[in-house]
Amino acid sequence: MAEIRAWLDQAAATHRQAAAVAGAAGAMLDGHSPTRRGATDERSIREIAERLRVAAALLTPGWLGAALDAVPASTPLGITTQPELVRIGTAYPLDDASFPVLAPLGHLAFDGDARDPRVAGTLRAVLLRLLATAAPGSLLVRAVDPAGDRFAAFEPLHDAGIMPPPVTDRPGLVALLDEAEQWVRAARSRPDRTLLLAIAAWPETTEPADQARLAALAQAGPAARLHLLVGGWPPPPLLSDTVPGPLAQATQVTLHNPHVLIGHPPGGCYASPVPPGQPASPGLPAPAYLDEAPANTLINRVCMELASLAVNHSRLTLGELLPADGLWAGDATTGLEVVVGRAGDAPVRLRLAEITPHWLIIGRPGAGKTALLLSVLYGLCSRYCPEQLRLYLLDFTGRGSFSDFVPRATDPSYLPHARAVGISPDHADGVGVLRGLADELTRRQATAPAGGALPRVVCLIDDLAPLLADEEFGPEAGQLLGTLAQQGGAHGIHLVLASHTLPSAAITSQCRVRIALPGGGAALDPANQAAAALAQGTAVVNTASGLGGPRGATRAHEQHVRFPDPYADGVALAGLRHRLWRAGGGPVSGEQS
Ligand SMILES: Nc1ncnc2c1ncn2[C@@H]1O[C@H](COP(=O)(O)OP(=O)(O)OP(=O)(O)O)[C@@H](O)[C@H]1O
Repeated sequence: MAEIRAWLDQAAATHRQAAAVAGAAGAMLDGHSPTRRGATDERSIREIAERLRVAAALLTPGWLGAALDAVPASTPLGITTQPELVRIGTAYPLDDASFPVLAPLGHLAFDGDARDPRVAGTLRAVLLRLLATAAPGSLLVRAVDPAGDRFAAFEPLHDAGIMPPPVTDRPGLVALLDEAEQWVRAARSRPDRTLLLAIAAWPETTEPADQARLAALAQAGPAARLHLLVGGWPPPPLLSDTVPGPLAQATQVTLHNPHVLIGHPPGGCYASPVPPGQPASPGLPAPAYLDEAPANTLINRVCMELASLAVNHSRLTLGELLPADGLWAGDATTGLEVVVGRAGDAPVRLRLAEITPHWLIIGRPGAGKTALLLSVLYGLCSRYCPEQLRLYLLDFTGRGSFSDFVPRATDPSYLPHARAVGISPDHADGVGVLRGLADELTRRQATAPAGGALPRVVCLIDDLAPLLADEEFGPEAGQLLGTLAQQGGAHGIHLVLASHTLPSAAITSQCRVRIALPGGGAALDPANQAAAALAQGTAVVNTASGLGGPRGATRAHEQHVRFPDPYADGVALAGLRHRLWRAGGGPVSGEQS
């Protein structure tokens, strides 16, 4: 009994260290009557197990410790940014006495991998607990799963920027180790976010060097808010010549049949000191059973809610990107500049100027190309007056992307900067506008010095692919756009091209600014995977023609940005349009907008 008393004291001490709320548990255990100390009867064990249950409920509230087969639907999501403990199973000091087993974060290592359903189940349970507890935007998950389907129920998180699809092979594992090392190096720059790396099993060709990197990450991890859940640690001898030691700062779970042994938690010990020469206790002196996998329907429901919370949390409004110094305060002499979104909280500005004369935006249908074009368009028109900026808006989507910019019976406003607004996807008209721009280029080349004080011309095209695919007009459009791309920048003529496929090199080679939306990885160099698994409303903005960079290096030319959905606030958008219209001379006097 003295041993059980000792490990209870140790458990309480570990909890006290690990959790800010441990005072409650400590007080309860301290309140255990001294006259009962040393009691060996089962009643006392039951009583202590009951006290541990109460302590666990305090230390792991809500999703962190609830029985997952019976969590009330009202249990709130996203309550904290940094949980210290998570429930992993249940210990049975007696057949009919039990208490929850909590593991500190830390890391968690299982000596078997996720081929053992108990490991797969607990990994899913712990992932769900931590995801459901984390405040929106505070937890990112990366997973390795050679089988490919063990985290399938978490799929709603893929597009929400929380958890991309798990990697299944060694190159994927290596990329995640790179990312985790980068995370540790940059830890100080984001003290409020945590990265969780879950390894269900080692991919087949994993090398000992990869495992050595993981061991180093385990050492550095918790201080940098990196936590590891590792199935298959220590790795099987076949994978490694020298068997790696225990994973630093991890609670080690050893699989027996049918129970498991919970190793001593990092920095703590469940047993009283043993006299020299006697074997040290291997861990919690009670058989434990790991938590079973939560139902897929539960995981799915929670993940869908988390995805929508994340999208709402990171939602930007167009107003947040517009210039604060009033309408038309910009000077376009050396180029145009516009805020396209935010990276973290920092505004991301892009230029249409000599070094970055044209932009290319690629994204799958529905990725947000029109939304991004509209916020660029409103940004430009708010910053520069019509004397400095002329716009040509061409729309081949068939959905009237720019139809708000021409006067209608219900709304007579128009955009004072616009020289042409294509409202039907007429390819002949589109080519006509491009011919006009090519003529303008020729005139500028003949009469104006490069860069001069002529108004900047910006041609926005949404979506370029149908025009280029047109048998009759595509070739000429391609040739005109190629000329404008090659020569226009030096004469103040700029292209902002959105497409769902990559246009020809003649057009794209001059587009140094590449913006990849979801499904738009083609905007980047084939070796640059930065755009994999982008969430709606986010983009990778690259100002070096899509090139990546050395692995792990900070890429100053590439940023992950959030951009607004202008459709989300039609009233504000109409207000801004009318402001621009009024500033540009309309409505005619006496008319109200
Ligand atoms: N920043 C954003 N955040 C959240 N939702 C967005 C964002 N931008 C666009 N959306 C939504 O995504 C949907 C598609 O947007 P949009 O029409 O701009 O895509 P698209 O790429 O132009 O599509 P298509 O190729 O079909 O023309 C819209 O319902 C829009 O409201």
